[in-house]
Amino acid sequence: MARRALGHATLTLVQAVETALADSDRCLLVACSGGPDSLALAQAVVHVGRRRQLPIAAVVVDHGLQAGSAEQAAAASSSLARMGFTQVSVRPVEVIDSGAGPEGDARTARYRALELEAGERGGATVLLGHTRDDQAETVLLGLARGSGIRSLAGMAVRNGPDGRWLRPLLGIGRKVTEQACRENGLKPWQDPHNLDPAYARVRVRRTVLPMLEAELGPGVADALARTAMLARDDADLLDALAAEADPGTAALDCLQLESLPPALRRRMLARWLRLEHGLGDLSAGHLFAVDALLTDWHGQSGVDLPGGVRVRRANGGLHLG
Ligand SMILES: Nc1ncnc2c1ncn2[C@@H]1O[C@H](COP(=O)(O)OP(=O)(O)OP(=O)(O)O)[C@@H](O)[C@H]1O
Repeated sequence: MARRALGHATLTLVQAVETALADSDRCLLVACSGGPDSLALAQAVVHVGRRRQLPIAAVVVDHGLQAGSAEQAAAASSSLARMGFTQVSVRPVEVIDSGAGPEGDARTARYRALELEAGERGGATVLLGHTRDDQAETVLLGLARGSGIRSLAGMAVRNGPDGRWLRPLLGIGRKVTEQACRENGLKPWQDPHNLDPAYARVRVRRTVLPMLEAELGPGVADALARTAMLARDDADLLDALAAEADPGTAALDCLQLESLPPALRRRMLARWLRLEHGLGDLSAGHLFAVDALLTDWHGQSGVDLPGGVRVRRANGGLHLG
């Protein structure tokens, strides 16, 4: 199809994909749920693949969590085939309960399946359909968690092995993906989970963000997405400084840590706990308790952390046991 024949919204998506891809010449693998965002993304990828003469493929993950999920995955697969994808895989996955909640467990299973699919396609670039609205929701949820600027940083446009996970639509609103679906006669699937107020993200999407837009004026989602970008840069810099200051020893020197600014000190503590004991998901409360062994030391015996790990202060150092 000639480029000038594209609708305005479709063209916007095509340009976003082109920009995010830069000069990549890998196979383009679209992760498609059948929802409006990833369906519109898939349509844009068809055009980009044609223009760049790159192989394209799509993968639909069937989480098997709802009745009819296999039929829904098959319907998404048919839509993709009609769009021009000759390579479409449906990957059923087993969602294992890790205690992290059904959304998180489904995400873990999905990303593992996408990684496998990308590997089988020679290290394809994986394109995900997260939009600016998803990013704004992520920032608000991170803000409510109160765990610092990393949780405000939202999702990165590019991450994963060799930067092969791509979210080209992070700067684009959901209205545009919906419009692109209409322009191309696509019939997206509406995930019933996206309407279920049991999920915090759904409440943010359907109640909190519209209220903020109504009370503070339009552009809140845009501002939140910009906040994510700025927070990401700041968090990356602070993490790099903490990595540079890391002595790489099994114990940490209390005097040295006490002299550091709190932002750096707490990052060094988090890094040490992660690298020494694999404690990657510490709550802010746990981190503050360990920090208090430095800033509010009055002989407390130590701090107990998940996994039976204990941090003690002894002989001028912090030790893990
Ligand atoms: N079952 C799935 N199979 C393949 N990819 C998926 C699946 N679910 C989500 N994804 C990918 O992750 C992205 C984000 O999914 P999520 O469900 O969080 O957002 P969404 O805004 O509802 O997206 P969509 O409108 O595409 O469903 C999707 O756009 C898609 O790229």
